[in-house]
Amino acid sequence: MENTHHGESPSPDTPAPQQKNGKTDEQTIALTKARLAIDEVDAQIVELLKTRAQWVHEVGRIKKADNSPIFVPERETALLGKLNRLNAGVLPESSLQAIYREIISCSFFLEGGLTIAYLGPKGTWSHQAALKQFGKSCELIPCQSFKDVFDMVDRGKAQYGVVPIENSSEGSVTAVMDLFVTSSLKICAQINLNIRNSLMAAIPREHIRILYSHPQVLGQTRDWILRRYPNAELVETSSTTKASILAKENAAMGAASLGCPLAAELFGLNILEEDVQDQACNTTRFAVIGRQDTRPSGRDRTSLLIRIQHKPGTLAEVIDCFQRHGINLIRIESRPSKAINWEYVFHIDAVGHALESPLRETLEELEQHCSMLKILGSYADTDVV
Ligand SMILES: O=C(O)C(=O)C[C@]1(C(=O)O)C=C[C@@H](O)C=C1
Repeated sequence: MENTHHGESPSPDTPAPQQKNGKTDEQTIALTKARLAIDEVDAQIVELLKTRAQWVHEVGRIKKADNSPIFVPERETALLGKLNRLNAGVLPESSLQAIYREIISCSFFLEGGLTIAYLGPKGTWSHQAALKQFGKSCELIPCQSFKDVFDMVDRGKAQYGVVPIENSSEGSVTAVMDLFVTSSLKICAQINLNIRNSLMAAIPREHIRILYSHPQVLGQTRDWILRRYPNAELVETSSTTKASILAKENAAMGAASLGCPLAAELFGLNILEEDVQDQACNTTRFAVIGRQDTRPSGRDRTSLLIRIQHKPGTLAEVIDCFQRHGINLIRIESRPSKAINWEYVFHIDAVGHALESPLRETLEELEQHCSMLKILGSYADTDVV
């Protein structure tokens, strides 16, 4: 150190001697000390992570013996809940969760690895949701359609798939809901993702004539489009990433895209405006689909698919069944059965786990009123940030 100042603080009227980097000797010493302490803590963290990895290996070995799944959502819900309580709000909850998501992602790798299918290409909101749930140590496979995501899991090419079910402003993703009618796959977990769409283009905003996006995002930004680009041609694409590819290719025609800002980086576009969605807390609920049943977490939701007879009062009997058992219905939607014209199936989400009272008894009773009752899955209804 060049400066000869030792120990005592300078009096208020004597300016503290400054070093070249703009810090006093005391500040430099304090900074060095703090960084040494951080180094020490980091060394301990790595040692603890190594010990954790040994235990994860052990868990993996036990699971392999009875062929039980690597991904155990209910255990993760319990673990993350416990960590939040230990943290007591000191670290931002979302930061702690993101750190642990990557630690758990590393566990998947240590236990043999996971393959996850999602609607691609890279850079879609489904890609973001898959990363949020499964982290960077899993193999993520982009698919061309929601049907392909279901097929990949069905054929065992991926252990899990990530598909959007509903958006807080646009409602259900009907193409996905309809796939559940014929599929035997289960909903094992849900992912809530805050959807913050951006306007992206390779041209200045005043040259924009065409807006590309997925129909869901065009719906989420409807009012914004009417205000800002009332005369633009709106073109629907199979994904938001495809929209950004087309915005780049057709820049000379005045093309821009709406969607996940990650696409701008991937395809050389500029982000012209952020947060263009009409609803500030625009959120999409994604489902993790797979073959396993998830055990109760204490805060569960159950998704059901029912078909009822065309008789007066049948739907009222179904609703009454939930009411008598004191079960809160979160969502009820009808969709064409696609088997017979004007016949419908109902998608119902209820609070509780199918294996636990009072939902267990409700479902037993409900069977008498339905010509078909399919439990799509019981899973933690946590709003993981
Ligand atoms: O407890 C398990 O079953 C594990 O495999 C460990 C672990 C973890 O890293 O904590 C990893 C994956 C599971 O989804 C849940 C927890």
